[in-house]
Amino acid sequence: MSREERADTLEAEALHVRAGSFPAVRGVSARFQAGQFAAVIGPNGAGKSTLLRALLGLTRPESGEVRLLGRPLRAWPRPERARTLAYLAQGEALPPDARVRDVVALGRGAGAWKWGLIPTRPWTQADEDAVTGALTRTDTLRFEDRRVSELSGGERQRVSLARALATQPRFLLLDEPTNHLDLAYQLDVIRHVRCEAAGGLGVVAVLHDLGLAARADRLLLLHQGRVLAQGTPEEVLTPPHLHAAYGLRARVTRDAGRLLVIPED
Ligand SMILES: Nc1ncnc2c1ncn2[C@@H]1O[C@H](COP(=O)(O)OP(=O)(O)OP(=O)(O)O)[C@@H](O)[C@H]1O
Repeated sequence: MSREERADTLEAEALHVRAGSFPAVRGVSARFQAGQFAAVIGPNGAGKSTLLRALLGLTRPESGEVRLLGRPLRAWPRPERARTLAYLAQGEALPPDARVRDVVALGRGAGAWKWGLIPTRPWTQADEDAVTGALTRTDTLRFEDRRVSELSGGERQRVSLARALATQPRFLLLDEPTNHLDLAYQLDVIRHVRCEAAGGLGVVAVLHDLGLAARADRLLLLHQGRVLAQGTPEEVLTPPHLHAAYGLRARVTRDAGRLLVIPED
């Protein structure tokens, strides 16, 4: 891989990460590419969230390294890192009384000074445009004046996505972004992140639903903290892999070009 290509990657190399005292990630090497939608899958406790937190720099690895755009993550100044890597945490709680546009503006640091999170800085037209762009792309502009408490769970998730996109990151990491959403909203989230990846963003999402994960460009299958398989959905979602990871007998088939995983009782 050339230096130029490597500059568009988020990489884990021989990563070992503890969650508390538990060795949750054990020697994971993976490369995520800008412009691709990657899903991290695996059974409960496989180490997915721990890996995501290490990729974000929220957890320090015991050994191994995370490299963002070819540079070790620990060498990045924190503000620059926060602008390059955006995170949508599992079950993100939004301030209920805040208006949608103000929540999305948090992605640009607006209001964060109130809580002493970052020093204040002048608000610019570029900030305003980034907020409007993120609202537009997530279909939330039409209710930008509504309060968070007036939104459905699916609408709130889109606002969280807009907040993350307003940062204009190179990579967006999402932890179970479709949790607690109905089927239509699950597909809606996936459609939006696919579209962002097609526009050049690197997307890494922890997903439990294998049907949704099959819509990703690349999959990373974890099992007991290790990589069991990685590659295209066709390469990863095979009956032997599913049996090894989930202890599940399943048929994998195609319908209208889509990969379907059908568990057998
Ligand atoms: N603070 C902690 N102390 C001890 N063990 C922990 C801690 N946090 C996580 N673990 C363990 O580390 C392992 C990996 O956890 P992690 O949350 O990364 O898995 P996951 O694949 O995201 O799981 P899930 O799909 O259930 O969310 C699990 O066995 C979990 O019990």
